[in-house]
Amino acid sequence: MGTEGELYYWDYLGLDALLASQQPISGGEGEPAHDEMLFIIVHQCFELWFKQILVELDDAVGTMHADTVPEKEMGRVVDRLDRIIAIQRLLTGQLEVLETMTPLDFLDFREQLAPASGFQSVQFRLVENRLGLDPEQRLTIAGASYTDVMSDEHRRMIEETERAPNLRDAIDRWLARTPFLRFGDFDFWAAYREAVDAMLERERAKVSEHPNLDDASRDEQLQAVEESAAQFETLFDAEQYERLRERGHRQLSQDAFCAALLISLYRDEPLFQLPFRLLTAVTDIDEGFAAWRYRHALLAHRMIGGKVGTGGTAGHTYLEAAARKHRVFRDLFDLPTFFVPRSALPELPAEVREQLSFRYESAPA
Ligand code: HEM
Ligand SMILES: N[C@@H](CC(=O)c1ccccc1NC=O)C(=O)O
Repeated sequence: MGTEGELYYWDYLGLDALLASQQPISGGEGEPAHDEMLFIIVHQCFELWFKQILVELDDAVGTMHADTVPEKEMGRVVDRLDRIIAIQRLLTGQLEVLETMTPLDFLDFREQLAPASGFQSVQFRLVENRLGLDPEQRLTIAGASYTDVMSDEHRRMIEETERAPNLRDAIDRWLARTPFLRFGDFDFWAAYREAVDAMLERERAKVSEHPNLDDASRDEQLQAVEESAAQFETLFDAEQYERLRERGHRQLSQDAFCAALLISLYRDEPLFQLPFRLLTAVTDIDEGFAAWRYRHALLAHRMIGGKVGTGGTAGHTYLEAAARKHRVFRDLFDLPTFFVPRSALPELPAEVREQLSFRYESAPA
């Protein structure tokens, strides 16, 4: 304690507890393995940042999950998400510090860690669930649930967040409410479809006329164009879209997906600018976690080679599969499949453009 009654740095930050919380287990009565302190501290930093990510996510979900989201609050939601993105960069960069430990030095204490593993990180699971990772999309290890390795209390906590509001659902509902999905008299989707058909026709012609393609490559590329065309059909056809969704190829509802497409295509319109930033932020977050997962899989590979993990998974091959599969906003990455160049976009009807502009712009001087 510094001067009586005044706030003291050490106490304010709870450093008694924080700095007494690094307890190496290696070495028995003797010296612990030198690198175990680094191993503990790096993990603790991760957990602290996971805590901060949860604070930001809870706030963002709280706002976005409401039945109406006042435009005024959207900027703050984007700020929260941008903060998460900054933290994610830090987390991925932080793995470098741990990589100054060599695999042989890790083995000085690794065997004593089992069966503990990052697989048991409760906060990491809370982040995944708060973001909206679909429980049905999760990889299972020998048929077991990812919560089987947790204490009863932690399992309950995690399973609760599977049912609680999450960012993906909240954004789905918010997108599906976009007022401009239907344009009154103007059949936007028919006009858009014409632009798409024209674009596909250009792509077919480009492949057919390409001077440097052999027959096999040409067939392959034409096939790819036809696959794009088939994907467009799913966009316009509710039943086909639903089937894609059931097979796990889409997560957003059809209305939400179309709204995201509209916002992305017409993002220059003033009223779409903030929604577009929100979509960009959640895309960044999904990419940030995927990048962390791949980076962590590489770290695990170089540290333990082909060994199985202390948490009971296959090790780096499990982590790579999780990086591929455990995605929350994959739909947003698929959106550009459906983009046409600005020059080919249907013009919005004047009254819609008017509604999408800021009031002071259209007010007389
Ligand atoms: C020497 C460094 C590390 C190695 C060798 C390593 C290895 C592994 C392995 C093999 C797994 C799969 C589960 C298992 O069977 O154990 C795993 C999971 C995990 N690790 Fe690490 N890890 C390391 C560092 C870290 C750090 C610094 C964090 C930060 C918190 C972390 C967080 C996680 C998480 C969250 C999982 C679960 C991933 C998922 O299920 O998608 N790991 N780790
Ligand atoms: N799962 C790692 C061990 C490990 O890295 C770890 C062990 C205990 C607590 C956290 C860990 N970090 C990430 O999994 C391994 O199999 O080597």
